[in-house]
Amino acid sequence: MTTSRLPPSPLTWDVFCQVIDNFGDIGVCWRLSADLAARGHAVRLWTDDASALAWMAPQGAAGVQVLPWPRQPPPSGPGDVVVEAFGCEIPPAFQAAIGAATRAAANGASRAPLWINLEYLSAEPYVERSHRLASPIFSGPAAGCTRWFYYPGFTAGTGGLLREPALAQRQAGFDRAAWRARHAIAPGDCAISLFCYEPPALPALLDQWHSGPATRLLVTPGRAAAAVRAWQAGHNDETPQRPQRPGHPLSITYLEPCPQPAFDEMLWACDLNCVRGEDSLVRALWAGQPFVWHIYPQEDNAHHAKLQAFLDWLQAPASLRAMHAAWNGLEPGATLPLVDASTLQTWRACVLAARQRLLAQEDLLTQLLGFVAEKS
Ligand SMILES: Cc1cn([C@H]2C[C@H](O)[C@@H](COP(=O)(O)OP(=O)(O)O[C@H]3O[C@@H](C)[C@H](O)[C@@H](O)[C@H]3O)O2)c(=O)[nH]c1=O
Repeated sequence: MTTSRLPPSPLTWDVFCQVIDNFGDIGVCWRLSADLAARGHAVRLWTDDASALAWMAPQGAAGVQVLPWPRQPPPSGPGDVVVEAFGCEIPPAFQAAIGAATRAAANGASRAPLWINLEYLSAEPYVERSHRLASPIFSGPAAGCTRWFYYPGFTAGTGGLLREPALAQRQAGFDRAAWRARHAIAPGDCAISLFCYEPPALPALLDQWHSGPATRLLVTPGRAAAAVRAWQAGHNDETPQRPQRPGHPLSITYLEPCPQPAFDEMLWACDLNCVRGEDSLVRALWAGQPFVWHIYPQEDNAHHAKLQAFLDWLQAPASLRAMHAAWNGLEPGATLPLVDASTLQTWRACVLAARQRLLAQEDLLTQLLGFVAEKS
């Protein structure tokens, strides 16, 4: 593990988050902001859509101010560090204020804001090449400033993954048996969490579980719930409620949206986690339980290479690769492997080994603080 020189604390951070769709943009920005605040920094989280925080983070966090997308910078000017998440374009007046603060700092009286572009997570090779690159700005309101590209990732040459320092302690203190009892998961049942878009292989997998050993499916609200309901409705020879009958191999529970800490606990408690997007993938890795990733689909199928790169990094066994190919519809008609106890055991060993490799690296925020110290 490398050690980084930390900048003086506390710093003021402006984190910008535009919500494109789904919950990953605000989910990642919230985790970053809350972790910064927990480490003593002051955070202004500027977002065009804070609605999901009502259920994702109803508790808020001391030190994080959630603010609407700004037309103007605050009277005090930009913070010490400005983070543009996922290439969102910060408002021109704010950019101009960064430009003015940077010029003022040139005479040595103050410190120029450090401008970070926090990118999407990928295991592809371009990440190591692009991480920490400077992007000088030649025109517009922030001409003369520099943006720095910061790439999360899975290897030592990247910015790492978000992992708050308290996570290990929270996990160590987690009572898995009590959680499962509270959720009426019978001993010996296989508990599966489902957070996905519309995986092409979902109906086939539900059919498999429908006639397999006792399985408890915990379905998150929104697209996952709609996809499972569509499958239930398609079982015309049975009443839609039949899978929920006591004693039936497959029992389905539809969940309410829950705060991030409770979402994490669900991943720790289940025997298989179906996750999606970016943030829940990272949390599934920290959970150390078998998981299947529904990658965010891109129009030009750019997600295919992204998924393969991730599976390569994961050192996924053949059955887990086959599962991902079918789940994500990479190959039409791909056969779904049998997801039984022995398959899950193989997947668990793979995930635990990957988790161990990741734990040997510094987390994203520790690395980012080191970067800020280096550039300040
Ligand atoms: C279902 C549920 C989710 N969550 C949180 C966990 C995560 O922080 C967040 C979900 O984010 P993700 O896992 O990233 O999946 P997502 O599909 O919602 O988000 C995606 O959005 C796209 C726009 C991005 O391009 C993708 O990369 C990805 O981030 O919601 C809860 O806190 N409680 C819940 O009940």
